[in-house]
Amino acid sequence: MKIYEKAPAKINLMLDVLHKRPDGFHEVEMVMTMIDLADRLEMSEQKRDTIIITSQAGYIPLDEKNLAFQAARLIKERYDVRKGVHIHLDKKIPVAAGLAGGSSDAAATLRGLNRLWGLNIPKEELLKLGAELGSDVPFCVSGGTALATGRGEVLKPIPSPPQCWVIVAKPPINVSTAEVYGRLRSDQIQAHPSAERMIGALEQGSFHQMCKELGNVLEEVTLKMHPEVQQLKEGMLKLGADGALMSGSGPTVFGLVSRESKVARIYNGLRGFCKEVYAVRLLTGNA
Ligand SMILES: C[C@](O)(CO)[C@H](O)COP(=O)(O)OP(=O)(O)OC[C@H]1O[C@@H](n2ccc(N)nc2=O)[C@H](O)[C@@H]1O
Ligand SMILES: Nc1ncnc2c1ncn2[C@@H]1O[C@H](COP(=O)(O)OP(=O)(O)OP(=O)(O)O)[C@@H](O)[C@H]1O
Repeated sequence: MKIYEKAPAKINLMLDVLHKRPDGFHEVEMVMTMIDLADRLEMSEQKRDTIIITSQAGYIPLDEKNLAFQAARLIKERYDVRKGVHIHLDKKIPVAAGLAGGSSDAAATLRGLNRLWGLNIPKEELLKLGAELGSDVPFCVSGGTALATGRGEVLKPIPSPPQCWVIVAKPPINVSTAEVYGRLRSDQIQAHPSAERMIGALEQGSFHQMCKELGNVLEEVTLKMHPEVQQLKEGMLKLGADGALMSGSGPTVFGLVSRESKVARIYNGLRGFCKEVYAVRLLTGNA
């Protein structure tokens, strides 16, 4: 048998850090949503009891470092599944971008193997398994739009953003999430974005207010290390995006655009200095 799962990218509409915890993780408040830029996973049963990962993308690990491999191993161990699986990853989400590509592949693997092997694992349990794999994985399991607290694994569903275009641009630099959190001085954050006000904007369905409430405290760390991310954000706004923000720990910057007529101009303008640019829709907005 063969099954397919879609693994969409996430963006953080706001990301605040409250403090560093004794376990080394940071207590966060994030508003997260999904965009229509997705990897596609094909999972097929194997005769031999092994996990095989393949991908058309030449630049991701295919061994136990791959988050889809880790998800498959976890579910096999926890539910004593003595069956093999071949997972093919058709990668479309830029890697190490701040878009949770690997986390979403892991979440799609949990959902997919639950179906392929007929395990009937309840969603709450899949969320817990996800949290063992990474802080972004539970949100990728649940999807939709959510307020994420704790280290990112405590989720509360909130209203979807009003539908709009999302221009996603990834500069050709690598950023380590651990390094960005490591460099953040959480007691010296100048301006905290407000989860409450962002949720208020979503409840009102106000695109304008949502753009005003965009904020990410990790920006000041990544922008200091990589000024080209700042330039990209400024370029996005100059070209006419209604709002722009770095996603997660970066380096990807996304711009929100309400008018379709502006999309081509912004896309083409950014392509001038950035190879990886995508114009997509929100996955969960009201059509
Ligand atoms: C930046 C975000 O992508 C925003 O959604 C997430 O907060 C990070 O999620 P992630 O990549 O799934 O993170 P993990 O794989 O769990 O952790 C990677 C590293 O980031 C740091 N980390 C992550 C999450 C968090 N709340 N506090 C942290 O300090 C830790 O040093 C950790 O070792
Ligand atoms: N399935 C996968 N797809 C992409 N990268 C993977 C995968 N599994 C493991 N990795 C490794 O994880 C690293 C981070 O990749 P990923 O695309 O998940 O980062 P990210 O978008 O910054 O994630 P996040 O936003 O959760 O921090 C890469 O350097 C890659 O080597």
